[in-house]
Order: sequence, then structure tokens, then C-alpha cells
Amino acid sequence: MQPCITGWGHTKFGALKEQSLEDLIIAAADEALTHAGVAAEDVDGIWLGHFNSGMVPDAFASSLVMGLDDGLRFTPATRCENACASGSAAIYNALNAIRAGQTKIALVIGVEKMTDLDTAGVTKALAGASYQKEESGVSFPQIFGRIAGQYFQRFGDQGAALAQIAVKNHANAMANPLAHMQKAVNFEFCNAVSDKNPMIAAPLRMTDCSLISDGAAALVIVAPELAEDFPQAVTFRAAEQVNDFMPMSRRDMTELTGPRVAFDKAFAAAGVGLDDIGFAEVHDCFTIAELMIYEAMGLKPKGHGAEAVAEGIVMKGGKLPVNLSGGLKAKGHPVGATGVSMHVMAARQVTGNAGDMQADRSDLGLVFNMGGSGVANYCSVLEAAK
Ligand SMILES: CC(=O)SCCNC(=O)CCNC(=O)[C@H](O)C(C)(C)COP(=O)(O)OP(=O)(O)OC[C@H]1O[C@@H](n2cnc3c(N)ncnc32)[C@H](O)[C@@H]1OP(=O)(O)O
Repeated sequence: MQPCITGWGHTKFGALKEQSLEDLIIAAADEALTHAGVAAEDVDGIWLGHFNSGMVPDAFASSLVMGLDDGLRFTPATRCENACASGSAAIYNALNAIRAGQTKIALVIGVEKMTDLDTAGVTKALAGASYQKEESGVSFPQIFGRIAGQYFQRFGDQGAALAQIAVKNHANAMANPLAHMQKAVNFEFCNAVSDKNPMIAAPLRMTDCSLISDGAAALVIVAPELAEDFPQAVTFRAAEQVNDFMPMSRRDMTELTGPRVAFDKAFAAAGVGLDDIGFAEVHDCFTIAELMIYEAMGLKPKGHGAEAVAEGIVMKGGKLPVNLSGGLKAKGHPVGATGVSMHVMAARQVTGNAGDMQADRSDLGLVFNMGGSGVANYCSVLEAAK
């Protein structure tokens, strides 16, 4: 058996002006420890997923959690950064320490505080995660705008499909009280450029972009032999990381190749196929990314991702609902928190604790978190162990 998630915590995502980085870290960690029933002194390793890049003062952010409880004093704490996949980087480092026998009870937190800066400031900070030698000065909306442009050129205009993805994820977020934006939007609004839905980076409109959010999420992950001591346990049937070349010039940007390899490896490690999966939480930093992820996971062949939405497959109640939480699009995307948040949402699903978000078939869940334009790719398959 693999390491198990035995507790989770999740702040509301949003523009949380009153809460500092430390407040967010402590709130999520406290909830996760309480949920697992773990005393602070029993935690023997802490990992913090945090991107930052100057969005708020950030040195030693991993040690801020010690403000929660004196019992955390002297516990090794480490920050992990892998762009928008920093949260999953923290989880996978905890898994490795547990597998190595060095850690029995790990506390993993993902956090980001973005809204202290204005949009221009956040855009600049995020752009630090692109390949500076060739992509310097290019924002993430522009990077994914270029990807969408190349995809449209090769496979035809997908604007309507992207609008449908936005509508779906906003509708799903209505069932998630922790979501940043709980506002239903209709297809006509998302599919047209207007004052309220401007073009951000052609062909991507505002409704094709994820949100700039604050928030934190946390997990308690324990060694397999301890799982039976906990009321709930969620095991990692697979946890695969795949990094691809950073320069976009070295990759075919009409497909997400690194993500495809990560999905293939995860399915092989879990001994399952896509048909066995009941739901997926995936990295919809832009709607074009979600569409191309349908292809990377093997739901539709290359160039046919739009059919997954048109046929209702990825809708709530469909064969493989995608982003029942509202995704990065509407739940929000506090970048360092995102990977941990996805695993929290999936753990709640497989244990039947997802409330109004609950999937019809939730025995096996898929999580895909991505840093950069398909550069750092983390794919997990989660299953309730008890
Ligand atoms: C691999 C990766 O993960 S890369 C992804 C990294 N993340 C990003 O790049 C973030 C992308 N998103 C953005 O940059 C911003 O949200 C933008 C540029 C799309 C919009 O920012 P701004 O133009 O500053 O919008 P602003 O904050 O002024 O909000 C204006 C209105 O639009 C709404 N809004 C803002 N962003 C979005 C969005 N992404 N989707 C839908 N509505 C939005 C606001 O709620 C507000 O609505 P209101 O007038 O009813 O109050």
C-alpha cells in the first residue's frame, strides 16, 4: 500500500484582504490536523508549496506554520516551488520522505497570497516562471493565447468549446462554498467579446482565464502502516511527475506532450484505464488548457477535445465529470495552493464528503496539476483505502 491522506483543510479562496500569508497557512494546517486527529508534536515533516516570486514578502514561509502550535517547533519544514505546480511538488516530496521511511506523519500545505498586488504586478510575478531566454516579457495569458492560436490554426476555431468549458466550471463552482467566484455565466456571455468580457490575450477572453486568488489548502499524509488508525484514509494508487523542456520552441505546442506522458505513467502505475476513473480535477489555468488536457488524458484524440464538452462527457452527470469543484477557472487559482486544493477536493470525493459537488461515481479520482505550459506535470490517482 502507498502513503495515505488522512486529513484535509481548505480556506475559502478569494480576495482575502484581511488574511495574511501566515493566517492562511495556519488556518488550513489547523483544519487538516484537527480533521485527521493528529497532535502537532506527532508531525515529523512539513512541506509548503508556495510560488510567490515577490507577490508578498516570502522568506522562510515554510516556518510560518510553527506559529500554529508549539508542538511543531523543531520539526523539519521545507518550501517547494515548481511554478503553478508548487502544491503538488510539496505533496510528492512528502510522499518520497514517507516512502523512504524517514517520515511517518507529514503535514503538507499549499498557499498563495496574490491580491496584495494589482493585476499588472501579479502578471509580472507569474511571468517569472516562463523561459526567460526566449519568452521574457510574455505573460501567462499571452503564452496560453499563443498555444490557443496555434491549436486553432491547426484544428479550427474552438472559441465556442472554450466558452462551454468556462460555463461548465462556473456552474460547478456554484456547488462549492469554498470557491472564489460563485457566479453562473451563460454561453452567450462567454462566447462574445464585450466590455465585461474583454479579449485578454487573443483568442482568450477574460472568461477563458483563471482567477487571481488568495487561499491555502492542507493535507495530513501518513505512512501506509498507520492508515488503519485513522477514521478515513485515501491512498495514492499513482503519483507520477514528468518534467518537459521549458522552451516552447522545443515542443509541439498543439499538444500537451509532458502531461500526456504523466497521464500514461499514472494509469500504468495505478493499473487502471481512463474508463475506470469516476471524476477528474485538472489544471484549467486557461480554458484551452482544459480542452487540451482532455486529449492528453486520452478522452479524445488530438484535435477532438471539443467533442468531450459537446457530448456532455465532462459535465456533471457525464461519464467523466471534470472540475466539479469549479476548477482554477471559478474555484480560483492561488498558484501555490492549487495542487494541494485539487488533492483535497479529490480526497473529499473518494470518501463521499464532497457535499453538493459529489460525483455519481467517485471510487477512483484523477488529479492533474501543471506548472508552466505543460512543463512540470503531476498526475495522481486517488482511491479511498477504507
Ligand atoms: C500554468 C498556470 O497555471 S498559468 C496561470 C497563472 N494565472 C494567471 O495567469 C491569471 C490569469 N488571470 C488574470 O490575469 C486576470 O484574472 C485577468 C487579466 C483575466 C482579469 O484581470 P482584471 O482585468 O484586472 O480584472 P479585474 O480584477 O479588474 O475584474 C474585473 C471584473 O472581472 C471579473 N473577473 C476578473 N478575472 C476574471 C476571470 N479570470 N474570469 C471571470 N471573471 C473575472 C471580476 O470579478 C470583476 O467583476 P465585477 O466587475 O463584476 O466585479
